[in-house]
Amino acid sequence: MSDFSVRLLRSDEERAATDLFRRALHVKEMTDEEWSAISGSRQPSRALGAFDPELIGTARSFDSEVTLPGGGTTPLAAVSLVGVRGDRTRRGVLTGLMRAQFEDFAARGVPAAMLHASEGTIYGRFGYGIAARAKSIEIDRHRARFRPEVPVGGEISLLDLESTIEQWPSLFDALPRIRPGMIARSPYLWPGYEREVRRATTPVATAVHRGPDGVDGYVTYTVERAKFGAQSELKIQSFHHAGSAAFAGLWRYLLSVDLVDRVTAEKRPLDEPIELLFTDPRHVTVQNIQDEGWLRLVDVATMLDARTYRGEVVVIEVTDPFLEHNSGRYRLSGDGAARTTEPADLEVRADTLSMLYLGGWRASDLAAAGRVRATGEAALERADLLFGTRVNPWCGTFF
Ligand SMILES: CC(=O)SCCNC(=O)CCNC(=O)[C@H](O)C(C)(C)COP(=O)(O)OP(=O)(O)OC[C@H]1O[C@@H](n2cnc3c(N)ncnc32)[C@H](O)[C@@H]1OP(=O)(O)O
Repeated sequence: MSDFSVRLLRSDEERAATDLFRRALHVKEMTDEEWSAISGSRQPSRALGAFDPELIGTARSFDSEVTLPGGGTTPLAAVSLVGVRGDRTRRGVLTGLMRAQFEDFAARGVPAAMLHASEGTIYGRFGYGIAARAKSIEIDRHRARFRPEVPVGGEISLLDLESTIEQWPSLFDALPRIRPGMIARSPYLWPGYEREVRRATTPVATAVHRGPDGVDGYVTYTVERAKFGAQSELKIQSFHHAGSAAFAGLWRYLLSVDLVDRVTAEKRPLDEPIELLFTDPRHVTVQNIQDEGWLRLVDVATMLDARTYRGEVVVIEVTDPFLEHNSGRYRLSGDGAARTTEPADLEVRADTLSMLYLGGWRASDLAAAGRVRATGEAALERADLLFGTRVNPWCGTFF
């Protein structure tokens, strides 16, 4: 490990840190205008810098909260803008930043952290695991026909770009976060989203769905066509809803938009039944499945006790090389979770526990891949039921 120290950045150092992050991702530095456009996007006292004595690395977070299996919520640190200067990589700088971040989260009583990873090999060693995955889909709009039993949905009204920007926070906040892994949107996130939609080269529209009790869903999209006569694509930017009427009503609207050949959506929940809306499910193709939310249980005991479980008792032995105090045995049941000395049914590392935690993977599948060790099939069957959730986890917010 090279000689460097990690500390909180002063506000006058944050632009240099943002530029460092952007260069690390091969993105141009911000102009003065771009920097001032996102001045509201930085939560004070959440950006770390590594110095040797020059600034050589950075990592940031936002305060949020996450929905857990069972419907409860817990504070969460949403980690982003992680980067190390190109001439200082592979010397332990990220490791130092991760350690300092976890110490800060623990000191503030934040038991979990989440991030979206630029590469799949970086964060497992720090105890992050793929807790939520997502699919990107494409619909052949000319051939897709709704099945007759699909709900007709409620009323749709359209917002233009300015109204979208103005109403986005209240639209999102008013909807229930219906899946484990969904997070509250910090006010610091909206300026970045605004910047993104303002850069769109075609009109941005939001369709708002109203059911009997008021607004219960919205979808923001653009329609892009390379040139006159070329295929045009309706691209969904964000789609949130509170239930099946809004889900079906918004899809009905999207498929009714004129001058569109295909409809695409990225990072949708894995089990969202879009293809089941249509007479021929093959008119919806899954383009890819990707990791979405990477979760870290910073305080394993607190997090294990915060979610609900189904079925019989399972004792797990957790090994957490990066945050040693989490290592140990935990007894999980419908009554909650507590440390125990009973013999373990399963052995997992901290990153694999993160994968199990929101119900995104079955223990038996993780065991097949060698990531879970179990005393036998019966223990795995109990663990599958215990961690299982009614719907798949999904973060649904990019940060
Ligand atoms: C949430 C987000 O913001 S995601 C964005 C992350 N940032 C980027 O992708 C920008 C480009 N990359 C970078 O800035 C850096 O390479 C980082 C931040 C990914 C890694 O920083 P480093 O300081 O090099 O990491 P560090 O030296 O602490 O590495 C620790 C270990 O992880 C390994 N590692 C780190 N990054 C990678 C990687 N991208 N691929 C494979 N292994 C990696 C190292 O080899 C090292 O392994 P070891 O302990 O066995 O020796």
